[in-house]
Amino acid sequence: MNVHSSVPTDAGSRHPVAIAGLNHWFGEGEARKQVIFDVNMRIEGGSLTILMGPSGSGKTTLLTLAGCLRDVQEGSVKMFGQELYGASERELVANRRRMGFIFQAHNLHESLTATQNVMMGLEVHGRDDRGRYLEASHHLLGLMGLGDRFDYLPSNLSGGQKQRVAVARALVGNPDIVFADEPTAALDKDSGGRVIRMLKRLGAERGTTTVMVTHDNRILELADRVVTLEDGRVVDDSAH
Ligand SMILES: Nc1ncnc2c1ncn2[C@@H]1O[C@H](COP(=O)(O)OP(=O)(O)OP(=O)(O)O)[C@@H](O)[C@H]1O
Repeated sequence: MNVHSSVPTDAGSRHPVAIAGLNHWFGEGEARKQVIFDVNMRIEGGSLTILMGPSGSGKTTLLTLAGCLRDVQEGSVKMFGQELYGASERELVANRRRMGFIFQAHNLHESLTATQNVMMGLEVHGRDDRGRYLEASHHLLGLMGLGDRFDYLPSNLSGGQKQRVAVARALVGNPDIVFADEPTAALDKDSGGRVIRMLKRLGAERGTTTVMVTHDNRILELADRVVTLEDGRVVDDSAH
């Protein structure tokens, strides 16, 4: 069953992400396997939501479906009130501009400096304002404790520093929503705390919404909501 037409329109601002009746499969034929089962979830604007669960429970799959990085096969995912299934490329691009992504594999360009990597986070906005981009990139790197590393190449940065550059890149475009997959895995306690405090601050000051996959127990107490998945199903959903 598909539920696209039966889900009431969401204004999009109160719930930047609204998921209903979501199912997902991987593989073809005999190997076809369902990995997400009837997930329903509305994410409050400005909140920090954590997706938890054992390895293979479907956290990353759910995050990438919610973040428009994977095609919806069955069910409804609305981003800012816009149904992703059947959305035009133009609509998807407009939505992506409102999102920031932080992944465990930080995917920095090795030939670009820290500052240039962060500026890449602004290029998608398509405006040509290098001066402002540079200023914004330096500001974010400073907030991430990298004020003395602007011109370093990734090969001269530690794993934790690279991860913080990736966080700065995700946030520099002032996204409305941030999707993060294990953003603190490579970070020590101080750096991890800095990243989470930054996301919380953006939530409070700008209404930025964060959806994060993590195994990091230190973050749980900072979350507004913790959703636990097991075998592709939501087994616990608790507000903090
Ligand atoms: N591209 C893919 N092709 C086939 N199966 C996949 C693919 N990606 C994920 N899976 C399977 O889907 C299920 C859910 O995977 P997913 O990566 O979403 O889990 P996870 O909870 O994020 O795990 P982890 O904590 O280990 O990252 C697993 O059984 C996994 O093997």
